[in-house]
Amino acid sequence: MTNNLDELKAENTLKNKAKSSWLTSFYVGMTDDVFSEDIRRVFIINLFASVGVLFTLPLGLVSLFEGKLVLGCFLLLIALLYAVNHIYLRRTHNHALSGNFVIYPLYVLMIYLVYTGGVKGTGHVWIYCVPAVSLFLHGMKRGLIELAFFTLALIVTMFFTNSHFEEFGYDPNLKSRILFSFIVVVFLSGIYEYSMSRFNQELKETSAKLKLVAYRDPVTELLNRRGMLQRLEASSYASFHLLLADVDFFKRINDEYGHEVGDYALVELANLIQTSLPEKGLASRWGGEEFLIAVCDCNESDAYALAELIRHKVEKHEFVYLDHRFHMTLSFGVATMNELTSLREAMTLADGRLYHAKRAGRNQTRRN
Ligand SMILES: Nc1nc2c(ncn2[C@@H]2O[C@H](COP(=O)(O)OP(=O)(O)OP(=O)(O)O)[C@@H](O)[C@H]2O)c(=O)[nH]1
Repeated sequence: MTNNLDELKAENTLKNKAKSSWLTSFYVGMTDDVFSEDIRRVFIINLFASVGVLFTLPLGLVSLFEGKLVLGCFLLLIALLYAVNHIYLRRTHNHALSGNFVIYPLYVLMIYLVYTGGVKGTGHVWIYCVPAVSLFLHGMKRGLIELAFFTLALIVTMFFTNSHFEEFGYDPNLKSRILFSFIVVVFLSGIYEYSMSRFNQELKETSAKLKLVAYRDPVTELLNRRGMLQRLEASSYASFHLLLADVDFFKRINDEYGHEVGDYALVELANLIQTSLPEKGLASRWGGEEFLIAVCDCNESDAYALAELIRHKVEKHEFVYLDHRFHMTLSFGVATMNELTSLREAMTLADGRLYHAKRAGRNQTRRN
């Protein structure tokens, strides 16, 4: 049992080390569930903002150097906004507002670039990054609505204003080509975003199913040993009590009535335990006919009293399966995990006390 605890701890330490620091930086530390839409958005906002700074900062400096004061200041302002945005996101995790800080200045910058022509008339070449970012950040519905408005703004800017676009001597057909190719990119980005979100949804469902299989016992539906250890190790409580229960002479039930009846008895026991737990109690199937219960926010006497309550409840309960009627009893070992006793030590103590309860005649609770 203690070996298992060590193995699990070692596995967790390795996993934590494997998380690369740059990835954690883009996820702003929220890496628990990488399939969550929120986490995906945080990641994309950070990635986009970083790439944005890398482009707008040098382009802004070049523009200033070439004497394009407004464009240069605009680009530098956006670089600053994106950098501040990362800090804001890191502190608040508010990706909804942060996403707006990324996308709305981007819309304005793109329309401005198309209107002025940007550096040497190349401003329009940047508009193709808009659809992907918009759909990523705001999803299919809102993203497409915003893109429709952006396309409208693009049409108005190119065809109905005195934009500087004409000054660069382009072919008159270029404007309509820009518009059509932009719509094609919107269409392709929409398909990509749709398939990505479906894939992500399926991945989420599969992950939830796998977690259920990995952390739950299929017979009793209680947490299994791995699930219980994970919960205990993740718990913020500095102290809790462990109640380790083992069914007395369980082998006889299997031998006398068959394995199916044995399974039924385990499910019935799990229900009796589960319905006796206080609000913050956790029950698990620790092994074959062993159950581990953890309770907190109570003293040692309360934990002992709970073990005794469950023991009496089980003792009095009549197990009925088809025409089989029988009784069962439990033996308990109780120990406390606190600042002085680690989880591993408390488990060893509970295990030893359970062993003494068995040796002393079974159907009893030992706390020392
Ligand atoms: N039906 C069923 N039996 C199980 C399951 N897991 C373990 N067992 C049985 O549990 C029994 C445990 O037997 P032992 O370890 O000898 O313990 P015991 O008969 O309860 O005796 P004590 O613990 O000494 O009181 C074995 O017969 C296992 O086959 C299960 O999932 N279903």
